Amino acid sequence: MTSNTEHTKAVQHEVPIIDISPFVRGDDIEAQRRVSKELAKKASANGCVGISGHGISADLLAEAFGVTKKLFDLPYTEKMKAPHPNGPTPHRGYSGTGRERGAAKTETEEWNDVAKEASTEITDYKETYEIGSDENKIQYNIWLPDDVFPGFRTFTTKLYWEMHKTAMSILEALISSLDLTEEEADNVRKLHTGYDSQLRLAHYPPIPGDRVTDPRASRLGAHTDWSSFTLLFQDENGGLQFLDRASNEFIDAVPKDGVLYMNIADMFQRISNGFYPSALHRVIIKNSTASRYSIPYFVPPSGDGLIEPQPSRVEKDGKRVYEPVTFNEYATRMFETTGYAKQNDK
Ligand SMILES: O=C(O)CCC(=O)C(=O)O
Ligand SMILES: [Fe+2]
Repeated sequence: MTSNTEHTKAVQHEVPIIDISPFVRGDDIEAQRRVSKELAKKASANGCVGISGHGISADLLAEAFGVTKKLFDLPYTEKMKAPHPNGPTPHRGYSGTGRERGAAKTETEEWNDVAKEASTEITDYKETYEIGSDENKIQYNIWLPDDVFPGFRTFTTKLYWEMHKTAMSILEALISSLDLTEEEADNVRKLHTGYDSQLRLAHYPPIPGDRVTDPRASRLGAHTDWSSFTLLFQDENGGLQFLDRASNEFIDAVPKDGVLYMNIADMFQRISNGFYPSALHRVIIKNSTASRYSIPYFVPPSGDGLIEPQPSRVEKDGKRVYEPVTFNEYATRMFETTGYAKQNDK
């Protein structure tokens, strides 16, 4: 297998869907092998795949979207009782619309002119609430006082750890798909303990009339995620799109019952020596009068762990595509690029 930068890939017109249940159940080794082969084939094209059989129940998901809506329905002054700080750390708590510009990072990358054009001057329009594990003392949680939203902390903590379980099943499938040695597989597992992940509740409000006609208006500009990989649930409004690298066109991640979308992010691109590309994605406006909600779960490696192409992959590819880096170094660089504006809007 050659590195990602060298293979020619067939055009994908839609995001492929894979049933991951053999890894969630952890029983049938033959079925797991089949799934990991399918994953290698389908997700190596664009770094994205829809996943069914992920183990998150429909009831839990319905409650998660109910809680998300209730959170963002609170008055701004109440949400601001858990404000995200005016700096990158901890990346936790509530951020009002207009604070983050994911696409700012894309504009600095040279590799893809179409993506660059798609992201230039795009302004995001969303509000978010970030949640981590209470064990993480650097990225410590910023909770709303319990009387502002009784039960919010308990529920979102449960959701965080349920999504972690799914994330670990997906990590096993990714590890298996790369054919790593046992030692490499263990190293990659140890980088993902669960304490560093980030659950995001996101609300994309209806777009005000004067913005709808602005060609630069978007819900979220094109970007890649920084972590290892991301799981994402979205509501029925849709709008999430991934770049198909063969055609240079964005394809819809169509909302489907029982399907989450998984995308490879910058760290796993490096770990896999580019076999899995970090997926370029964005959220376009499908229905400007509707609120859109989504729930991404970012799975970064531990901040000081060494992120490097795994030696067996380098050997197969005949060259090492990426230099070693720690996630902390990388994230610092990224925050310098995207900036983090002060809270000043509603
Ligand atoms: O809301 C979505 O569908 C995408 C969110 C996303 O890409 C992000 O938060 O990084
Ligand atoms: Fe993203």
